[in-house]
Amino acid sequence: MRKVYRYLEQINSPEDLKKLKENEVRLLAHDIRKFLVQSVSKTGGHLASNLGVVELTLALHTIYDTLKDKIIWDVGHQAYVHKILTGRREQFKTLRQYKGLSGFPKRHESSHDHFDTGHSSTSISAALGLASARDLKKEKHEVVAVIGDGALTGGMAFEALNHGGQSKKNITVVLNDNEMSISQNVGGLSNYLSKIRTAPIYAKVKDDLELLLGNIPAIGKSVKKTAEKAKDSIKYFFVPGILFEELGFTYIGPIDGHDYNALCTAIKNSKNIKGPKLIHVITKKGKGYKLAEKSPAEFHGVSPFKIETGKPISLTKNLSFSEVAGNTLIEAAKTNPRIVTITAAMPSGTGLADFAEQFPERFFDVGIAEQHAVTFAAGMAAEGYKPFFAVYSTFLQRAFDQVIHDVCIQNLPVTFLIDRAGLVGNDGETHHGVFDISFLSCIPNLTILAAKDGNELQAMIQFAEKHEGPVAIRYPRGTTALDKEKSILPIQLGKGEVICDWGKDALILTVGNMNEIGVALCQQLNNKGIGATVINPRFIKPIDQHLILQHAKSHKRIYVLEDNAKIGGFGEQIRSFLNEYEVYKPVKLFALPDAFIEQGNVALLYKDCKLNQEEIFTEIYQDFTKGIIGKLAITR
Ligand SMILES: Cc1ncc(C[n+]2csc(CCOP(=O)(O)OP(=O)(O)O)c2C)c(N)n1
Ligand SMILES: CC(=O)[C@@H](O)[C@H](O)COP(=O)(O)O
Ligand SMILES: [Mg+2]
Repeated sequence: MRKVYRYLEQINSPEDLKKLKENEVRLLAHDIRKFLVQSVSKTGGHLASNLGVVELTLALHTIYDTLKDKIIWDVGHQAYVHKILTGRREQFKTLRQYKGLSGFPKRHESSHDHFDTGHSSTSISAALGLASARDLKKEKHEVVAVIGDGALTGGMAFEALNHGGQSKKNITVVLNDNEMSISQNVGGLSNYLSKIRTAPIYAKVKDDLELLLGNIPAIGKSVKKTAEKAKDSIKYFFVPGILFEELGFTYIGPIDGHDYNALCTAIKNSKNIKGPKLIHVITKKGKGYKLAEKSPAEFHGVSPFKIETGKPISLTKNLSFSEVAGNTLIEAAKTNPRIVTITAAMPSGTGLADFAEQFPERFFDVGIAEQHAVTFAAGMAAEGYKPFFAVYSTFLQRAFDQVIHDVCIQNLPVTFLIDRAGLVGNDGETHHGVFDISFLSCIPNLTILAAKDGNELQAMIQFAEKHEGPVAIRYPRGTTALDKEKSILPIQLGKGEVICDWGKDALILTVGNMNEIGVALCQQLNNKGIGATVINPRFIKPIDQHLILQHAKSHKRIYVLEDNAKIGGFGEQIRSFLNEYEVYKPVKLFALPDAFIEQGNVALLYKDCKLNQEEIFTEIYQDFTKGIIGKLAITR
């Protein structure tokens, strides 16, 4: 049988790579790209970033022994090639699926993975930690952080560079510069890198200078000092990477990231340099797949697609919650000049891309810098603006202190549009948005809402526009019905709504999009003779005390459904609230367990967590029938 991937099929471990000749490595790179496109087109995943790092990963694996040497992949979305080379190619059929191969490095998955990632800008800090431990243990191995130009815009990366340069630890930072974050990269550092890229001649000037100084043989001490000084001043004008040099890193580059030989040479040479060094590598995101090269942002993270057209296999007509948020803000901004929007490097994901086009001066992409984004928003709010910071729930975790210290203590009218709340699916434990209710509910002054659908999200954004203090609105990943004909009454502070009122047995409180399950349960229970009322509380904080108290008193049992961790979630707040008011009714919480939830299809994950309609129905039904069944058993 003809081999589909002639060279790739010879690679079962990085050792096999080392046996290949130079031209065979080039053919292997071609095979890998073909495999990536074929495989990710079926499973979905992060495509463009991986296509860009094929030669770089091959070179890293040629020079380092990753069972011993430790490579940390920043974000980790670009580690597919590393996984392919380290014996995981066969598992790509299961990429990002339930119980399948993770889309990020995982220590439990392979001894070639040395640090778990998923959130951006952690790699240099982790590398420094690993290197410091190595030195204390007197071990000998290399520690390497591979970080993208986007990830380098994150505060943690700067903090680590600051520490790393001074620590003089032997670490290598490989800066993979493709001029892209998910979208076009932004910021001063990005401009600086672009200057280096466009002036490669500088590299030669630096080499020549050093050669010249090295070659002056019997140079007197003072002459040498003066020459060194001159070199230093000239360096400011000519030497690329002076910023990194001044921070204490030896700068190597820029290197063509698709030239395997040049990469191997640079990495090999860097091993002979003591202390922290940074290898600046220039790559093309999406390399080798024309459509991805042309639109790298579209192919950053993809669902299954047709290779010929690049179009997703399943198309939906519905808008995503993110799009509803973005469109609502566009409408609001037309009449309210105080509205500004902010993203931390996620203009498309958060639905702000169109806003950015229509109001470029009132849109701010601050880079992967969630902490900065929050305080930046606070600054604008202090000057009378109405900032909306759209951010994934999981990434807002980064900015907990800024939400408290810079926004809420000053009661500033910043709105957090918390996208991707609840389980997100294939990205797994690093990306599920299941802690926001817990970590935000304890913050004074913050009003928190959860939207059940697109119409409600619209109304909530309109509420936030008028509200005087800080607001957080959470909504899930995915699409939503948006009924243009339906207009809901303006949302009132702290007021929930009764969705269906079919009896006084079960009171079901549903957070956000759990409402859909609540309504279905109401019907299902009714069919079995159990009368239920469903309340959409709308506000996680302040809770609608009157509505909830009144219904809790009149119902036999209370149930809370939420796609947040049980600990610190809405259900626990309801329990303690009812307790305070001496309503001693059974309150059962259907929420996420005290565990990190793995990756997989969202429906499957909710089922696993017993947070799907079937499981919840069975439990509620049993609550109401176990007494009866018990009695029947006794009578018999
Ligand atoms: C804290 C945090 N914010 C946002 C993201 C979402 N995110 C994932 S990859 C990425 C862009 C990374 O760009 P870069 O590091 O240059 O890698 P490239 O994809 O270009 O290879 C972003 C914004 C994240 N993973 N972590
Ligand atoms: C790696 C990363 O953090 C992002 O690329 C993330 O996977 C995007 O998720 P969405 O697909 O939900 O936008
Ligand atoms: Mg990049």
